[in-house]
Amino acid sequence: MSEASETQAEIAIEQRHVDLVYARLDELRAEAAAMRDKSYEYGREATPEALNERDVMLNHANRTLQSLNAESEGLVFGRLDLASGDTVHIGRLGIRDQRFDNLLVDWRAPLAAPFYQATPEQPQGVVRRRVIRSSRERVVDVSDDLLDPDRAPSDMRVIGDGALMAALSRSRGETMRNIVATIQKEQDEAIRAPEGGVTEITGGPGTGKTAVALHRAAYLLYRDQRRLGGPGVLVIGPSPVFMSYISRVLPSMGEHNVELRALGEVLDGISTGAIDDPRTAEIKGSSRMVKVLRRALRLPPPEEPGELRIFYRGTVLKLESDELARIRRKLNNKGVPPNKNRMKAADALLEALWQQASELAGENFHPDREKLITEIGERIEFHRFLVAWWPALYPLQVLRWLSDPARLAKAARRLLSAEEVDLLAKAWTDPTEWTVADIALIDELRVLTGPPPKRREQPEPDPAAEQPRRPFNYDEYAHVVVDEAQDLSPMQWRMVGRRGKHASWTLVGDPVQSSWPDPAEADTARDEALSGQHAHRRFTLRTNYRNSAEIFEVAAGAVRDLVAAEELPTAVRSTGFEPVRRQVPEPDLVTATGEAARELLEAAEGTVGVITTMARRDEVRSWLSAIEDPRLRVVGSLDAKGMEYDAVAVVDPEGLAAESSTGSRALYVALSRATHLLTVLKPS
Ligand SMILES: Nc1ncnc2c1ncn2[C@@H]1O[C@H](COP(=O)(O)OP(=O)(O)OP(=O)(O)O)[C@@H](O)[C@H]1O
Repeated sequence: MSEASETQAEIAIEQRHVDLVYARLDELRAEAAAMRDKSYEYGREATPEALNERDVMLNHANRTLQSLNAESEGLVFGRLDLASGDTVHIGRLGIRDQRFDNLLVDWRAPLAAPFYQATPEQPQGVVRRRVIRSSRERVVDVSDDLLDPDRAPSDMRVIGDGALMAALSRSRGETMRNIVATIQKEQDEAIRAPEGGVTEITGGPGTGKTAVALHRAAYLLYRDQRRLGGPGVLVIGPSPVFMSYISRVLPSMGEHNVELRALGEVLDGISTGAIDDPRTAEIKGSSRMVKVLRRALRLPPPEEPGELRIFYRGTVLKLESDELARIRRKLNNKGVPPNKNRMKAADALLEALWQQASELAGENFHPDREKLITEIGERIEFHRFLVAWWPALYPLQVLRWLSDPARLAKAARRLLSAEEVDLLAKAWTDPTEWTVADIALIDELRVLTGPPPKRREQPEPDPAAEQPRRPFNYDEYAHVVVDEAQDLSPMQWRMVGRRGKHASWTLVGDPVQSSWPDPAEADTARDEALSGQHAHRRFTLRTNYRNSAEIFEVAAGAVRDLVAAEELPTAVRSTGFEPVRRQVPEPDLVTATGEAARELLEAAEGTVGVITTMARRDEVRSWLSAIEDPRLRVVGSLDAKGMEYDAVAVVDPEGLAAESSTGSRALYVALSRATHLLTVLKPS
């Protein structure tokens, strides 16, 4: 038999099994839909027990339908032929036939572990491992590894030469795909690590950290749906563009109970992708800001009334600014969040008025403490004063007040330099534009101010409207995954730490790609955020699956002087396409960028990224506005974090490094985004 017809014969064998799986899937869908319909009938009997039973049934039916309806592409993707003579098919779900025998084993089940763990040195009872590639419900290819030739039956056919290389050579689409069919052993160990405590996964660009983190989330949910499913899993990533890029991976595996949020979207009710210039971001992210904000809350409000005058039973009672300042200091010293201290503020003012009244008592004036406090405390003028003197504080407004350099300088005394104060005050003058770095400060203020009183004009929730899945600013997640963890500022660690006070954690990152200038400061903040965690396990991924060896050689050149060789991964795939480097006179950069983008769009099947400095991003976008190809993306260096494109043009590499506070590390990130083709345009 020729090689081609051997492959066809094996494809036909797999197709028969895949057909069985899909037929059974249809039956299971029909059963789940019938269960859902039946649960509605239960609900009609409106007794509490019936309603409870209905909810349980409905929930179960909906969950089953949701997982059965996950994208059907690649439902069956693997097969193990065991030394015992048994075969096991592996897929994105577990499916049993009517006799309860396994038709398909979920990739996360212990029975599937050898699919990822077995090697020729330790075959774990596996003779042949097969990856099955399908297009919709049709098997199009199989690819085998023979792990234990000595125990293979003489008629066993071994097809193809490696599913991983085939998967890596394929062009990339708009969004990241799941990698269940080709997870590698070192990745699988991190995915299946125990849940508790902190699991830290490090590795260079393209080593699959993001893919591993997402597959780990799916694995943990599968293993402990009850513990993790309710409070949920939170995945934090660098930018909205990145979150959208990874958004399909978990749903494609049938997992919907995971919340993806970029760092600018962690807080409910406010979301931003805007980024500060590096210097400002550095100040906003520094842990010095905790003290600055604490002090800012102790300052009187900008429109503070200078004195309190009350006419009481023919006598004028007056608290002057010194006395008011003393009362404020005393209240502040209690360390209670100001919004929780409003009653105490009223009491302290009334007490001071009483003190004065008692000193003024004489023949015609006999004040009584209880009466004075009740009477004045009920007066509208007293309330007006209180609202102006000790107003309810809202984080956005507190931050906006700090756009006054004099006010900010007071809060920042001996903490920030005059230049830093100027930069921050300027950054906060625009009343509409909040940045990603501000979100962590707003969250800090949310905690420091305490909850403001509910505004009366707040509309009642509409009972007919779909209720949000979680309460406002929910922070009781059971597991938190932080991607690109090396980039979190100390203030961001504090914000993220609040989201997982009782959670277990998966942190993925690469210190070499860090864009935070003071890693020691960020590490301290991280350790504090995770201080309740005991177990700490580390995994290092060493193989770069994204870049061709030719591209990674150029990328690694950017940081070779800065880091030890063992901190850089090994790229396994060679394509023969050398990166192109062009020196371009600055005036010709517009034309050269257009040319490079067109060439790459022509040569690459998938996406093309043009990566430049944050400062030039809009300018370069305008240069390329005439190109209408939807595969083209123009991004600044920070937006490129975590992203991947088939082909990349890096425009102005030196400018890109110079702009970032971490210099050539930022360039290393940009140069390591391409899978197939790279062009570098250097203005001269
Ligand atoms: N085992 C695998 N099989 C197939 N593709 C893989 C595998 N591991 C990683 N990849 C692919 O390699 C690319 C890089 O993976 P990923 O983005 O997760 O890397 P990363 O370590 O997070 O990179 P970076 O640090 O640069 O953001 C992705 O396209 C991913 O699908």
